Amino acid sequence: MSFRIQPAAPACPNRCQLFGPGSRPAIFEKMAASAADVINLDLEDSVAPSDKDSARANVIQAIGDIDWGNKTLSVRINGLDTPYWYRDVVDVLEQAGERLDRIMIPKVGCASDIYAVDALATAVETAKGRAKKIRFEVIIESAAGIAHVEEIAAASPRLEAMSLGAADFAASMGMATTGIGGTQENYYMLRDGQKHWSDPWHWAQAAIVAACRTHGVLPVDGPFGDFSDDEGYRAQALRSATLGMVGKWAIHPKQVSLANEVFTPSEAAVTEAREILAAMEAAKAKGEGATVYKGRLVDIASIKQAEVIVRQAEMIAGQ
Ligand SMILES: CC(=O)SCCNC(=O)CCNC(=O)[C@H](O)C(C)(C)COP(=O)(O)OP(=O)(O)OC[C@H]1O[C@@H](n2cnc3c(N)ncnc32)[C@H](O)[C@@H]1OP(=O)(O)O
Ligand SMILES: O=CC(=O)O
Ligand SMILES: [Mg+2]
Repeated sequence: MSFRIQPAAPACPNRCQLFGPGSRPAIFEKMAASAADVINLDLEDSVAPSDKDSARANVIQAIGDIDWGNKTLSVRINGLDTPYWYRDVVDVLEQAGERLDRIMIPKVGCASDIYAVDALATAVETAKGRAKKIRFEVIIESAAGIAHVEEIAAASPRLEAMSLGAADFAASMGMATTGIGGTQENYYMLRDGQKHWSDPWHWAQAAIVAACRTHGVLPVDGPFGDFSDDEGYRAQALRSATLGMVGKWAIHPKQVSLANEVFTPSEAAVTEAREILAAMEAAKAKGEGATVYKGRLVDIASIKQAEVIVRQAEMIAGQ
């Protein structure tokens, strides 16, 4: 282990982030009633340019009017390359109540992008005497974003979560696809005439997880566009969870239960993790650092692996 201890990510459930356009207030109550841990009210790409002002007003109103329960409530502002973002930050922080937890910054390309929003948010909070400091989440969805992912993860103590945005990421990278996430038909290896599909999102996800874990930020998988394909969503989410991500977006309410299922450790996984911890306690009592559990090696590293699962299960149970 480095001399520098790896910081813990925030201990808040983040299994599913349900999105909805700020221009569609009729669904806000349904979002609040969903089983998603995080609600993202969108001012960005699901809102037409002609609706930006009214969507912002809807969102400001809804933050105070709707009972969001114990969910994390987030507003996705417009990108820093647009004329909308500063008004998103200023109006939301000046006019919306303190129920809001996060601002999501899309299309971040470097740490200075976060610095700019941090400076503006800090000025508004101070001017308005807001007691609760707004937290940030970001989307890595450009070539620049992935190239600078580590400095972005380190950019602000406000930063709580980082998502991979597969749609804009694919566009920025020039990837030959219009699919949002999931298996890509042409990304395969051939062996003995058989196709074996590979995962084009894997490297970006792994880079995000490493940056996030280095700096105590929650790594999250972004959208899966084909909301008719439950098995495709589940497969993508399972790969993300295996890599260390803590949750995934839902762009339709039917994806919420799929995310919750995948990112909640199963009873069997928790039981096994607890048994490994017990086996290691027994080993330690005998002065051993390694032992055998169900015919396989477990050692001191296994304690840390098992603790990840137990901690996640306990955090979700205690929410
Ligand atoms: C690439 C990115 O940036 S992704 C993030 C930005 N994108 C978004 O935010 C899009 C979010 N999703 C949506 O806008 C919508 O779900 C759509 C457009 C995909 C589909 O909307 P619809 O055609 O209304 O879907 P559908 O008819 O299947 O809806 C079923 C029910 O769920 C409701 N619903 C639809 N979307 C949502 C949502 N995001 N949250 C909560 N409820 C919703 C509908 O109102 C409907 O309710 P009802 O049964 O009471 O009538
Ligand atoms: O914003 C999300 C994306 O996939 O793009
Ligand atoms: Mg995007």
